[in-house]
Amino acid sequence: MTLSVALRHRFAGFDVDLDFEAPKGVTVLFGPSGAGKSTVLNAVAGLFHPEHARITLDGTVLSDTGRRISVAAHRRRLGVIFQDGRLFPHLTVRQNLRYGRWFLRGRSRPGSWAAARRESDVIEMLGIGPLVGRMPGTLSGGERQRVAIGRALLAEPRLILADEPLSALDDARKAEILPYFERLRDELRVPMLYVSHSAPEVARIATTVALLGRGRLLQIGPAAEVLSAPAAVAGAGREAGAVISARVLRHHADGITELDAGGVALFLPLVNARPGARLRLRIAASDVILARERPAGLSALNMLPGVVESLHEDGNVVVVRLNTAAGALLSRITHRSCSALDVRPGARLVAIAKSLSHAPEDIGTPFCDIPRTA
Ligand SMILES: Nc1ncnc2c1ncn2[C@@H]1O[C@H](COP(=O)(O)OP(=O)(O)OP(=O)(O)O)[C@@H](O)[C@H]1O
Repeated sequence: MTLSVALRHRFAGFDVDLDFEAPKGVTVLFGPSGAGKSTVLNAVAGLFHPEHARITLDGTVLSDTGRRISVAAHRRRLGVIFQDGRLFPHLTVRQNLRYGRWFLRGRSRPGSWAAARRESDVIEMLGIGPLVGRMPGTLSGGERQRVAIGRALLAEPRLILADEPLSALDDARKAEILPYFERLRDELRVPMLYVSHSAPEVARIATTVALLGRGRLLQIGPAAEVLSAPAAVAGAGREAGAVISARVLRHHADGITELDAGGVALFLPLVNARPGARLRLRIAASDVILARERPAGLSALNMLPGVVESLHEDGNVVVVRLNTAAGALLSRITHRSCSALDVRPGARLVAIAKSLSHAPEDIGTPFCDIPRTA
């Protein structure tokens, strides 16, 4: 799947002018409020018609203002998931699930064997069997969002568009729904364009990050590259953090898992993954402190020596970008610490990570019972 987007539009006081290509996997449109993320997503969905647009999916034209082509939204074969679920309130969950399929031609029309099979698979995957007879008004926010994912999937989309699908949910519901998006990415391999302004969410879900600011594309690339870039740091504010890749080495008897990240040993409370599995680690900038030398007698287990690459002012604090063997890390420190440590580009320092969060990186990584070594 390659989605190619080029659009230009002038609103009163704001204009969008950008083009990018989204490769397969999940491409997250990331950036602060008002950057233009929803505008791009709505243009791809066919719900917004920019003055100039050329949007193609695998070479098929969806919009081309130069040739006066604009495929109707319901004929684009896209599954759209909005922040608030947007289920039809007068239809049951099952009728909502089937709604997207009415636009499909051929064997997958409701009633066919293939459609029934597909429907039961999707219902099972999302755990919404007990909900099918209910009306949307009686569902919780998390349940509504799972039904919205199911409806999008059953439309057999060529691409799923998700516009901040978790932002209306509390943290517990977010944690419940995010793994379903990871399953779409890893097991079903449905390509997605996903809008978010939450850095931790992007760190978990994104294959590619397109960083937007004031209607422009600032940067596009793999999550690890873009999330620690200066423009992302500025956009993410307090949530800024880096993503690095690590491999599970072994599980120790005291409940600690040892990882290898570019030759650096990292230690986490027991991770439910087999030795050899690759993990994606997010290290929030506010959880990293800096030292001139590797300190002794410290409870933190994870220390990564590196060289300062750059410094970025962020209000009252400074975000330091450090190159380590494991990848780029960010640290959020005060101006006072910055001068006390004499932090400047080229300085050799040790980053101490107070906490790390992790998610599987490999497609289909088995999370299972794990042998521990003494
Ligand atoms: N129909 C419209 N008329 C006028 N201005 C608009 C319209 N739609 C969007 N805009 C403006 O375009 C800018 C980008 O809006 P958009 O919703 O795409 O941003 P966003 O990055 O998705 O923001 P958020 O994270 O807050 O949803 C905003 O300044 C918005 O006011």
